[in-house]
Amino acid sequence: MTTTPTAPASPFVDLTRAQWSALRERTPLPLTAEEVERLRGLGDVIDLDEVVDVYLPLSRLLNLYVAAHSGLRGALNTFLAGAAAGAQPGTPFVIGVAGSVAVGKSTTARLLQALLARWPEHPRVELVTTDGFLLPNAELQRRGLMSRKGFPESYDRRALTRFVADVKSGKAEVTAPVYSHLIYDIVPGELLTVRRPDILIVEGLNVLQPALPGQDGRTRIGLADYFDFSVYVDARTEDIERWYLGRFRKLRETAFQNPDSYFTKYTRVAEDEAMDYARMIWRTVNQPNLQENVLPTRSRATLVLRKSQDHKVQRLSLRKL
Ligand SMILES: Nc1ncnc2c1ncn2[C@@H]1O[C@H](COP(=O)(O)OP(=O)(O)O)[C@@H](O)[C@H]1O
Ligand SMILES: CC(C)(COP(=O)(O)O)[C@@H](O)C(=O)NCCC(=O)O
Repeated sequence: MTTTPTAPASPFVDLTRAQWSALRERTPLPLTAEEVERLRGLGDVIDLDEVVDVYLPLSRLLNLYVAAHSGLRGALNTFLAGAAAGAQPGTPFVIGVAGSVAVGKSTTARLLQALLARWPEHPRVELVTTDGFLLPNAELQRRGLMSRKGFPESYDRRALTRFVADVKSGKAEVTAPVYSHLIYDIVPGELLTVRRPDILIVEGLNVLQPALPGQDGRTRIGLADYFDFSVYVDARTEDIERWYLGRFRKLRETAFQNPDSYFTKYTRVAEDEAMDYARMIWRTVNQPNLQENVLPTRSRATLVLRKSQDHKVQRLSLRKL
């Protein structure tokens, strides 16, 4: 007797783009093609079809999760009703967005922010990128970490975790430092203030990293422990490298032309030389960081969006509950 091989058990439900897009139901499209264009990152390919097929079902799923989360809060408050502390007010629903440099995380995060803010139940959606918690260049230089920018040790991880913990605790006002790609450094004196949003999106390379053990060897609370949902934006490493190089070439024609740009020197050398530099940065910094630190966190996400070579999401894996 022959037996049909069964797929190995997995904590995820795997869906094709077509299966996923059918789950949109009646979620309306609240963005115009022009608005989508404005949210699109340099080099990313995203259009209304992508928003309708991929992001509207995700917006619907997240709306259901946020509602379920307030239901749970009701359960907690029923339980706490007799306690001295009494019922607790709600705290923001926190979403992490992870993935490699140049995979298009920021477009995903900005689209989610715009779509989620159109739901009347949660209009206040704030977005914070973790680059604000990179150590300033002077400190990276002091620690010999200038060529490790984006690796976990290049961040002030304690301040980043504190920031999300404060937001999640319901603190009225929480501030974060700001990073500029133009000067390639933290902007001195600039702060971003988050005031009790309904939803906080935290986007960055390492947001799903588990916490390092403390000096006493004990496990600490990590950033991801505060997430109510997380998305990992995934693609083949060869595709991401091509997107990184393509974006560098475009930035050389645009942002790098600004004389204040850290990379302006690459507009004054031949394109081949500039691209050799970009390839070197990819091979020695961003690719090793992807392999060693970012990719190993993929299976910690609630949802994995798998892009094909044209940047379109073709497969999705959603964590079972
Ligand atoms: N050197 C740079 N100068 C200006 N903008 C940049 C530079 N590098 C990256 N960016 C922009 O910063 C944003 C974040 O990029 P990145 O961290 O690679 O994440 P992702 O591509 O996954 O969104 C993107 O919108 C990208 O276009
Ligand atoms: C600023 C970044 C580390 C990304 O930071 P994130 O917001 O993911 O924390 C990255 O975009 C970067 O600039 N990496 C350094 C190597 C490079 O120039 O590509």
